[in-house]
Amino acid sequence: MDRTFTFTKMHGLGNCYIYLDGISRPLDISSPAELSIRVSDPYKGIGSDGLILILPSTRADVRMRIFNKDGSEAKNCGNGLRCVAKYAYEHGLVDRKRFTIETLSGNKQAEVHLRGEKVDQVTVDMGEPILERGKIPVRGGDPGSEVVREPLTVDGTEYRFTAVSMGNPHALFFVEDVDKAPIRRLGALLADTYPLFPAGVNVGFVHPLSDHEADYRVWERGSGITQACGTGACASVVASILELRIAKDRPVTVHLAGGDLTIEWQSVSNHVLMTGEAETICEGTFFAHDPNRECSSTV
Ligand SMILES: N[C@H](CCC[C@H](N)C(=O)O)C(=O)O
Repeated sequence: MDRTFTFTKMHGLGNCYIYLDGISRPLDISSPAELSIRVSDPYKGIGSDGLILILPSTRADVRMRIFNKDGSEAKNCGNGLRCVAKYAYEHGLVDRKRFTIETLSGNKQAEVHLRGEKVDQVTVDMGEPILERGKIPVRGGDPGSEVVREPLTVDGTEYRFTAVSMGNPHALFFVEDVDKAPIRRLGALLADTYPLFPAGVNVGFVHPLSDHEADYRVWERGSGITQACGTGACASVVASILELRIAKDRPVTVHLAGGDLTIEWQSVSNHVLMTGEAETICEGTFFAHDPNRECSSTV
């Protein structure tokens, strides 16, 4: 039987997802992973970096579940959080500008900033970065140690990376020019099945431009190269501070392919704040044809 889903396509700096509202109406989805693969397909689906479900929560005001293009579920998504916050406020799912969003990596505090009646920018408290090797996770070594400028040799070339989790794992490589970084080579190799990263890893390339500005590009676990990655932008600032390239407690402008985010790692709370845009692209109805349906044939 064909199913239909009312969807909203949104993006944060070009990192776009298909959003299904499971608060305004119940969702009957047997496999969100399978649906993410289908809606993400640019030819047979809608085209996106994945699927995000907006759901009721008993722990926060709303709940976000995020699935990558390959159907894998992630524990956090910065661009997704900003868009969920925009959707929730504009659709009356919440009745105030500051509220909480439940994720698999805990509750995140969001604050929407309006332009007229619409949400223009959103600030999300992304919580504390996770720096312990065993929790990121990165295999080998002392599980309680940090992973800062660790050597990694690939096909005879030595690289160095710093690893940070924002609820999801990131490996950050510092380069002199993000447009010349080996994003396809290292991204394809490391992101999903490389033994060093037992849960996979989002592969980021950072070029610090000053003590308050950096370029960043990313190959995402489960989705490949995207226009932007909010958790990755947070991780890039944390890694820059761990590598003593910039200081804490000051807003850093991170330039991603799709636009800019403002990130700040605050000493007092040890939390990372992220501020940036969230945009609605379109709304529509997705016809999820049953892949097992009998093809009708007339003779
Ligand atoms: N691919 C990521 C999830 C999406 C994160 C990204 N789109 C963001 O905005 O943070 C992972 O598997 O951890």
